[in-house]
Amino acid sequence: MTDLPIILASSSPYRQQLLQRLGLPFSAVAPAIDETPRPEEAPQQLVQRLALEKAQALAERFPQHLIIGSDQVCVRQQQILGKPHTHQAATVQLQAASDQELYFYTGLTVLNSATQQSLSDCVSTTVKFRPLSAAQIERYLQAEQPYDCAGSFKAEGLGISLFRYLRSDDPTALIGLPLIALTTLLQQLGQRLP
Ligand SMILES: C[n+]1cn([C@@H]2O[C@H](COP(=O)(O)OP(=O)(O)OP(=O)(O)O)[C@@H](O)[C@H]2O)c2nc(N)[nH]c(=O)c21
Repeated sequence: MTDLPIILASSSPYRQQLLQRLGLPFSAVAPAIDETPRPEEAPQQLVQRLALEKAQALAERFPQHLIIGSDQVCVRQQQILGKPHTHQAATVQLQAASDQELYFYTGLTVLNSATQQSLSDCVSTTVKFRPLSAAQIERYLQAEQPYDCAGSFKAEGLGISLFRYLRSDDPTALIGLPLIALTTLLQQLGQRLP
């Protein structure tokens, strides 16, 4: 058993809310890394690399900790989409998603900064969107303002009304932090859960 203090290497309020569900004390610290994809990098590789880099970015500052990093991208027709940031970009993302299947990849790393041992995983989620009219997209964005969410929706909120179906091994992966995979990695690294 390690029982090292836990750091969530993330600025995402949604990842913080999800991690709270495991009932483990932790501190959230924003990592500063370059998130630019490499040429020819597959989305599954990209999100696992960035999850590891987010954790490694804090390893020197927190040398005796378990550090959790995560990253998510959305893929539509082989194109990687990130967070929209603006109303206009979110409108474009949802217009492009209308009546389409999109794939979300959520990478996860847990790094023991005392031993440098790290474990990673990637959880995929398929979302099929309903046909969305311009008026429906506008009403949805005004209501939920998901501008800091990859894909431009909040699946745990009104965003679910945009979907025809959702397929995943873990519903928390789409929201930003795959808690089933995280529980497995923490246990493999000897972390006791409540
Ligand atoms: C599909 N979706 C994506 N996100 C958020 O979209 C962001 C993906 O972007 P990111 O993986 O680059 O992380 P971010 O830069 O926000 O934080 P970091 O950990 O400091 O790097 C994450 O914050 C996810 O939580 C979502 N957040 C919510 N609440 N609900 C959703 O359905 C949802």
